[in-house]
Amino acid sequence: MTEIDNAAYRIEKDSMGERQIPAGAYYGIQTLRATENFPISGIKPLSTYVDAGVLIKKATAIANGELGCISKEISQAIVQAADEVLSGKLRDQFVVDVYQAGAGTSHHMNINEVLANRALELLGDEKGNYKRISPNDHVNYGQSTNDVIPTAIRIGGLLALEKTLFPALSDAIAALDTKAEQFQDIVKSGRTHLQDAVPVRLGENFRAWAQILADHLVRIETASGDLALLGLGGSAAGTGLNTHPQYRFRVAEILSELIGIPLRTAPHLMAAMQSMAPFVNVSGALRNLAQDLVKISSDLRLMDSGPKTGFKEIQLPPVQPGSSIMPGKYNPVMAEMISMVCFQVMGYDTAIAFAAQAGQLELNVMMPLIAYDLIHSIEILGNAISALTQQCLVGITANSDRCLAYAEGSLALVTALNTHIGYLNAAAVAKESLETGKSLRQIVLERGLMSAEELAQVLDLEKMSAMPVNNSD
Ligand SMILES: N[C@@H](CC(=O)O)C(=O)O
Repeated sequence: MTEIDNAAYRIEKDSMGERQIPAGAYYGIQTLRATENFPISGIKPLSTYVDAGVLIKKATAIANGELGCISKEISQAIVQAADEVLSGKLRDQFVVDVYQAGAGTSHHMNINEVLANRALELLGDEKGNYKRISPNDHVNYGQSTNDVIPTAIRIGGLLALEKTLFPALSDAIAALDTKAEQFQDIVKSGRTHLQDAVPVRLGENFRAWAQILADHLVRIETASGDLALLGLGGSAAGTGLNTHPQYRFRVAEILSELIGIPLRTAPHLMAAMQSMAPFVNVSGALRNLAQDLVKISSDLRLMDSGPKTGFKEIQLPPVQPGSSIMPGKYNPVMAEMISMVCFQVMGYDTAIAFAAQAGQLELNVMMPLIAYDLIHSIEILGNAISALTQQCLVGITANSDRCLAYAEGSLALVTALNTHIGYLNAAAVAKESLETGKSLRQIVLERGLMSAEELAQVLDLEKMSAMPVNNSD
């Protein structure tokens, strides 16, 4: 933590005048003005987004140093300052609310100021004495909010995906696959329209969920490919004014090395800066995942419902007492939690869609909202899926007797008789069974529709619930 002595100030000056800055602060006058202008949510920039911006500044300092645009000494000092922030230092200096100046200029200047002041200190100069290293002239050399921020959203998105969502999804898929194996032989009633349907295997329910998540993983990975094309180097309007001709290529190479993900400069910088389509694409893929996760969490809650008055075909692990008043009650809290996270992700996706279409001419100024909503979506989804896997999926047990009893009692078993006695006869059998409580078997025999042997062969729950042989090929 940085110690700020509020009793001591330094004076900083910008194009609007002079202000007192707390002497210990690494941010400067533009950040101070932004904190005063935007007391909106109290939510500070996500740490992954700060990392992304600082990684960009490190890469641009290296590239500009190599290309002779800033001195080697200044380049190295900025890189060292960036490394300190990336290692976790000075994190309390990123203080501008997420709802802030359009395009993200305030957060961007916050980064420029913190790095400039720390780099000055490393060279033995005073914070705020920007003669040798200026936030605008050196840390921001050849850059603009307008190319840095869309790049920071790309890098932040990629980092968050790699760190949280991709591993979380892979673990959830593995956990569901394990349960699918474990429950493969358990026959249960299918339900469509929430009414009795033909029998299925509990294991196949879990296999289907694993496949659904695996398909979403591919969709999100594919969408994230769009994030690897950078508009960095376009500076203010996509023309690259004030940049070295080699800079945009070199900076993309350096950033790739820094994050370990291949990145390229976009074929048209202006297009890459103006269009928010890559973010909409990733957010849309997240929404798509969220929608299926809500369905899966709802299925888990239904199948676990009870214990006395519901299905109770499966038991989710009890992880905490459920009720403040009803003793002995355990609720499916992990599944409830993930649904709420998914609703938030869908809300963010809607907000991102509004923001994405609000660009005008050379810039989309709504980027701060897109940055927060997209990266937060990825992170909360990743964290929620991890928590669900650890606290719920891996510990699910099955109530095979209950499953079988429902399967045996399901009127929809008559479906298997269709090809033998015809749909109308089968419907009459089902109706009589429901009215009289007699078993389907008894009624078929009483009506002389099939022989006992034939019936035993057809009403074989194992066979009826088996998946087609080549299903998982
Ligand atoms: N967003 C600013 C540019 C910048 O901050 O670099 C503008 O276009 O006015």
